[in-house]
Formats: sequence, C-alpha cells, structure tokens
Amino acid sequence: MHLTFRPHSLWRSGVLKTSFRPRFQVHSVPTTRFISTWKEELEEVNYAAKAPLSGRVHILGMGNLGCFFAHSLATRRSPPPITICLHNDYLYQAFVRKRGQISVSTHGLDDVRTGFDVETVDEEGRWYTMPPVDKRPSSFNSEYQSLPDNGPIECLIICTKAHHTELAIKDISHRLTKDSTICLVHNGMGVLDSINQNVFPDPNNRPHYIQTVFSHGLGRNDSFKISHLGVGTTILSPVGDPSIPPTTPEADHTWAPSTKYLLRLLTLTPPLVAVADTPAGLLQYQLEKLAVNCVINPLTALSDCTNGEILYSFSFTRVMRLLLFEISAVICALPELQGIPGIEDRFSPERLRRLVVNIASNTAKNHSSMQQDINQRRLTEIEYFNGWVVRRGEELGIKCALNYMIKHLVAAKAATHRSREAGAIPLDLDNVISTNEPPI
Ligand SMILES: CC(C)(CO)[C@@H](O)C(=O)[O-]
Repeated sequence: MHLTFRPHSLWRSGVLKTSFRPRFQVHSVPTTRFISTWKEELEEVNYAAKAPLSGRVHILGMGNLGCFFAHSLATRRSPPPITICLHNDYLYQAFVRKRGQISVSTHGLDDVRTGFDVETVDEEGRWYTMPPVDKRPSSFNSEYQSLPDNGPIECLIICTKAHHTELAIKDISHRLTKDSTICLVHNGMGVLDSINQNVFPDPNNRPHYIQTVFSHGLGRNDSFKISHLGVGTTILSPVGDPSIPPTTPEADHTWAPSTKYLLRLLTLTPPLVAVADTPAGLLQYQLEKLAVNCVINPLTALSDCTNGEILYSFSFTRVMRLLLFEISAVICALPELQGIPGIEDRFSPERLRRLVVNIASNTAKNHSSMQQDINQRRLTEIEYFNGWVVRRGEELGIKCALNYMIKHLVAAKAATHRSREAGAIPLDLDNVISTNEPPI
C-alpha cells in the first residue's frame, strides 16, 4: 500500500511521549520513505508553494558538528545540493588542500564524501561562490571569482558554538528572509532570544527556526576530518510563535515550506538519527542537557580532568548536588513549562543527578568541550549554561549563588590564562594612582 508522506509522519511513535496532545497524528510510515530522494521531499513541499524552493542547504560553522551534518547529508542515496560557508581564507585553503573532502571515521574506518559547493566571504562581508575544487585557485582572489553571491538562503544549518552563533548569523543576515529556515545546533540556552533581539528584532521579517538537541559523540582528527565516537540522536523541533506557549498545540500549516523541507530532509538522513518533537518536548530535552552541561563542563574545566574523574570524589559529589538543587528549582519554576504534568519529577535534583552520573560514566574518558575550550584558550559557553540558570533564577526570584560562583570561577580561570600568556604584570592596586591625588 502506498501512503503519501505528510509532515505528521515525521512525528514518529516513541518520540511523542509528552503528556499533551501532539500537533500531528502518528501514522505508520512506509519504509520506502526512508530512502526517498531529496527531490521527492522537495516536490511534496513545493506542491502548493507560491515560490518553489531549490532545495539547497547551506551549512555555517565547519567544526565537528558542521562536518557531521554536511557528511551525513552527503551520505544520502541522493544528496541535496549542499553549500558549506567558510568564513575565512585560511579555512578555504585547508578545504582545498583536503581536495574538497569531508571525512568521518567510525570504528577506525574513514568514510570520505565530496561534492560540496563552497562559499567564502571577503573582508567587506560579501559572499562568493567558489569554482569547483579541482578548478579553483589556491587562495581567495576576487578576480577569479564570480560576482558576489548575495542570493537568499533557503535553509541554513548553523553549527557554531553558542557564543559565536549570533555574530555568525549577523554576518549572513542580509541573505536570510522571512521565508528562510535556520536550524540552530549548539549547546546551552538563550541564544535564540539574543538573535531575535539583536539580529531580527522585527517579528514580521524574521526567518523561521528549528532548534535541536544533539547527543552524538564526535571528536576532531584534523580539519574536515572527524570521528563519530558514540551514536546519539538529533532531536529537532520547529520554533513556534513566541507569543504562544510551547505547550499549545499548533497547526501544521503555520510551518514555512523551507521548515517542512529541512525537517523532512534531516529526519530522513540516517546517520543523524534525527527525530522531530514538539516545542515543549524539545525544551525538556534542552533543559536536561543544560543540567548535564552545567555540572560536567565547569567541574571538568576547573579541575582539568576527564568526565569520569568527577565521579570518584566525595567533594565533587557535594558540589554536584548543590548545583543541581538550584538548577532544579529554576527549571521547575519556568513559566514556559507550567501545565506540563510530571515536570517536578523529571527535573527533581535526584533525577538530574542520575542523568549527570550516567552521562559522566558513559563518556568517562572524554574531555568535555569546556575543558578543551579552557585549555585551548577559547571562549567558553559558561554564559549559556550556568549563566543562563543564574539569569532565569534572578527573574524568578531564585538566588543561584553556587551557579553564580561556578560561572565566575570558570571566567576567572580563563582570565588567568589570558593574562599569564599576555605576560601581564599583576596590578598592585595599593599603588595605582587613579586621580591626581598623591598616593595614601
Ligand atoms: C557530554 C558532555 C557534557 C561532556 O562530554 C558534552 O555535552 C560536552 O562536552 O559538552
């Protein structure tokens, strides 16, 4: 029997375990759909569309996540057109040296994919489509390029770290329209609010968004060469109208064609293990991941240890419990979760502790992203983890003194590294003359 694929079939059984009515019925999905071509997916979306989509997907941020998304899409039986956006010449040259290949290694076996289109940006912020990798000059030279390609972007997957996402979107915002869809793949909370506030303040001219919770384990071997260390999932949800609480069932027809297309494409790309969920369902996964990140990341970064090492000390256990008491209190008080039954159990300090312990022991030998960021002198995502808990706590009248302290300890550790490396001379405040008055 042939069943026509409809958006509601994205909502696979097992995902919709949320306690409110799902927006879509769960239908049995014929297995042949899982090997549909991107053109078939596009045709279904374009069927009733006023302006048909081309189906091209742009990916910005070619770290581990960006490589994994680009590679996964390229493994499809019929890959969609994929453009990777490289924001500097250094990255572009590295990609040329790699002969335009992205490689993902699983259990030591490399799978290499090619066929990616590339855009780079010049100092004035103009994006250029580069010639195919075998015909391209070795470095960026606008003489060899076609005219700046300022064409609109239909679907953008943005894989930069939380603290770079707003700036990265700002740089490309002139190419994003109210018909575009941005899929945000980052850790932490609060990024979308600042994008809306600072990049797209007009709600009527804003692109659509898909938010994600990504739990695959990835490691970096080289530029454009990563390892898939542990199979996880990619939970996706379109972001609804912010004035409507996430728990309100919303009609399918409010989704833009680019949102439907991108959701369909990602959920039918096997390596991503992607499932679509409701906004309220996704928010709960985001908050669970936040609780894990608020404990494992700063503790491993401050103590410069692996994830597993925080499990074998009474002192770490005490800190973990105290942090989780505050995190649990803030999450359970969030207005956006009110009305969802079972929140107090799902986000109780004890359940969050078990989650943290599970993840720390499953990734015992790994170094958390924050520990690596601190050691490699990169910005950390602490503002989007414990910083977010503190800010939301303040709004709700819940004091989060321990999360506040942790946030500042991480910031202080990063600052110490920076000043040591800059050879800064510590200030002797007693002898600093800040006015014309003589020293006391
Ligand atoms: C699981 C996790 C907390 C630590 O490896 C990971 O999300 C990270 O590194 O951020």
